[in-house]
Amino acid sequence: MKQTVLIVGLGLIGGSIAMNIAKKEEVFIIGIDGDEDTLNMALKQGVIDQASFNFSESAKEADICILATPISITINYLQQLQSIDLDKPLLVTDVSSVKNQVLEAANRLEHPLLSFVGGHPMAGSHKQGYTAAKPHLFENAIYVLTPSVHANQNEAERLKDLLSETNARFLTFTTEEHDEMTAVISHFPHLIASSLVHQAKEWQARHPYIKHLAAGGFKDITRIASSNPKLWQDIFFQNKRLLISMLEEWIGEMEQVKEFLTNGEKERTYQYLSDAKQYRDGLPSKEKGAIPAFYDIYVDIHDQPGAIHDVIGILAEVEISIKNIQILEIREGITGVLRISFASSEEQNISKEVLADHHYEVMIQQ
Ligand SMILES: NC(=O)c1ccc[n+]([C@@H]2O[C@H](COP(=O)([O-])OP(=O)(O)OC[C@H]3O[C@@H](n4cnc5c(N)ncnc54)[C@H](O)[C@@H]3O)[C@@H](O)[C@H]2O)c1
Ligand SMILES: O=C(O)C(=O)C[C@]1(C(=O)O)C=C[C@@H](O)C=C1
Repeated sequence: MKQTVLIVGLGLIGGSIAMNIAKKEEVFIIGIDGDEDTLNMALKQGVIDQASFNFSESAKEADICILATPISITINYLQQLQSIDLDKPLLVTDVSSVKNQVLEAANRLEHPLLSFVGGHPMAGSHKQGYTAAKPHLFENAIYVLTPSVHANQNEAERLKDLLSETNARFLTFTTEEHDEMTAVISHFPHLIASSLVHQAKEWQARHPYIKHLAAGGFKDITRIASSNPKLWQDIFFQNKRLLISMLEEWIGEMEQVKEFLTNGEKERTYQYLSDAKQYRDGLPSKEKGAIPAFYDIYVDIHDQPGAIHDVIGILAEVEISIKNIQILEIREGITGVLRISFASSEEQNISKEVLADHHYEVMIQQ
């Protein structure tokens, strides 16, 4: 039976989800977005079947509703649902990065026809909007579900089925578990990334060349500081309590590191770095959203004209599509490294083989 799915917010996440749901034949997608250009693009590309400007009316038509707006706006839509005069069951989900206030709002819903299962795909980007959306965004990523009091296993299964084309892997957690874990591996790191950028900016006045020296390390660790500040302001305040307590913990830890250096404690400094390396090296690398975000290969190249062109040409010959390419380090006369990202492990493996056949040294980092 054909299901009607309402997607509110067709930006990076909502747009990417819509592109996957649109692959299913038995689904009719209604899209709502505050930005008219976004709606027009999604409609023109056939990602949605109908554009709507009326949430209440569309919610009444829908069987499933996905709220993919900034968190405070998602809460607002949830509150509106209470007063809609539904005449058939509506399963609602969201994609918010922080769950506590969303679930509080969802648990307060008392409409007998409404059920809510929270959702959070653990993959994304520093980019925003529909133009950044892509269907493979969630491939192999963890997709967290946080059921409300108004949901049963059956509803979670319906949601997984609807999102099956994303190729994400679903895990269920309580709101508290979710918010604590994401504070540690997403929200707090974001805060630190922004602080590192501020520090570089402060030093810029003294060293005008600092910008040009920023190489792989600084760029890797601060990429997320380029994200949409409005979205992250929302995330920080939604998870404020945990962020404050983590900041206190971190300041304490930095005080300790400062003492190691002040007191010349080389062994403890080594141990600190070595423990971090061991844990970091043990992170699962095949999960997207974890690290790396794509399927990467590292190719040694020499600083000679046409080197990058040659590598790209070899991959083009076997019709491999490159998702991202980055020069990690290349200095005059010295070997540099090209990081090339693919959307699937199959493309990653083929690329490694085909470049090795052309005598390139290729590595897949575990
Ligand atoms: N960016 C990430 O990496 C990421 C990852 C996972 C989850 N999330 C969550 O996804 C949600 C959306 O984030 P995003 O990155 O897709 O942002 P985005 O800015 O790319 O998209 C948000 C969309 O919502 C639309 N919108 C804003 N206000 C609206 C309103 N009142 N009514 C209808 N549409 C409205 C915008 O026009 C935009 O198209 C957030 O709750 C965020 O926490 C983000
Ligand atoms: O890859 C990125 O740019 C992201 O910031 C994605 C990221 C994260 O890993 O922290 C950001 C927010 C989300 O809620 C989930 C994923």
